[in-house]
Amino acid sequence: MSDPLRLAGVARRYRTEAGALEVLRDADLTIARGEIVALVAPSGTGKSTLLHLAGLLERPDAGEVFIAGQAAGTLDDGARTAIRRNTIGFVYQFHHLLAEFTAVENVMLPQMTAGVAAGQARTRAAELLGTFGLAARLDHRPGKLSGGEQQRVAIARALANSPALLLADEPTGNLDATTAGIVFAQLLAEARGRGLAALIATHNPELAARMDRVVTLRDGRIIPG
Ligand SMILES: Nc1ncnc2c1ncn2[C@@H]1O[C@H](COP(=O)(O)OP(=O)(O)OP(=O)(O)O)[C@@H](O)[C@H]1O
Repeated sequence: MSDPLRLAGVARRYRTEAGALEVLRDADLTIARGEIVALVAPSGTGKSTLLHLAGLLERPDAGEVFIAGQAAGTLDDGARTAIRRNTIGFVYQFHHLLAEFTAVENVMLPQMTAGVAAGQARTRAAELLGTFGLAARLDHRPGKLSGGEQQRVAIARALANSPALLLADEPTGNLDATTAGIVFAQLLAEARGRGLAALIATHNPELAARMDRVVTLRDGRIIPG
C-alpha cells in the first residue's frame, strides 16, 4: 500500500517586499501508514507552510506532493478538494469550530459535505465525541465548552471522515500544560488505534518525544530532529 504522505523535492517561495523568500527548498519526507511524526522547528522556519503543502491547501513551486501514492500536482482544484475532504484530517492550534453549531453538528458537517446522510453522520459524530469523553456535551455550542473540550471536538471533527493522514499544527498549543497533556494523549491514542499516519507540528519537546520520529526544518530542508 502506498505511503499516506510523500513530499519529493518540494520548494515553496513567497514574494515579499524584501524580495523572494525561499521557505522550503528540496524538502523530502515520507510518512508510512501508522507512523506518527513530530515536526519541531523554530518559529518562522516553514512548519505551517509544510503542513499547508501536505494538506493540499497550497501548491509547491517545485517538486511533488503524493497523497496515498497519488501525485497531487497534476490534479485540478476539485480533485484536490476531494482528497482533502476524504483522506486528510486537519487539527489547528485554535479549534475553528463553527460557533453557531453544536458539538455534534460540527462533527457532522464534514461528513455531510462528503455526502453522508444526516442520520448516519449524527450517529458517527456522537460515537466519536463519546470516544473523547464528550457524550454529555453533544448539544453544546463551542462557547459553552472548555478549551480542552473544544479542542477534543476539533479532533473528533478531523477524524470524522476516517482520514488516512492526520495533519496538526500545534494541536494543543492553546491549552494549559495539564490539559494539553491529556488531550494530546487522546489524540495520539486515537491516531494509533486507527493506524493513521500523522504529521504534528509542536514546540513542546515532551509531546514530540511521545511520537515515533522527530523531524525538523533547516535551510528549507527536512532533516531528522
Ligand atoms: N503568504 C505568505 N507571504 C509571504 N511570506 C509568507 C507567507 N506565508 C508565510 N510566509 C513567511 O514564510 C516563513 C515561514 O512561515 P511559516 O508560517 O510556515 O512558519 P512556521 O514555522 O509555521 O512559524 P510559527 O512556528 O511561528 O507558526 C515566515 O518567514 C513567514 O513570514
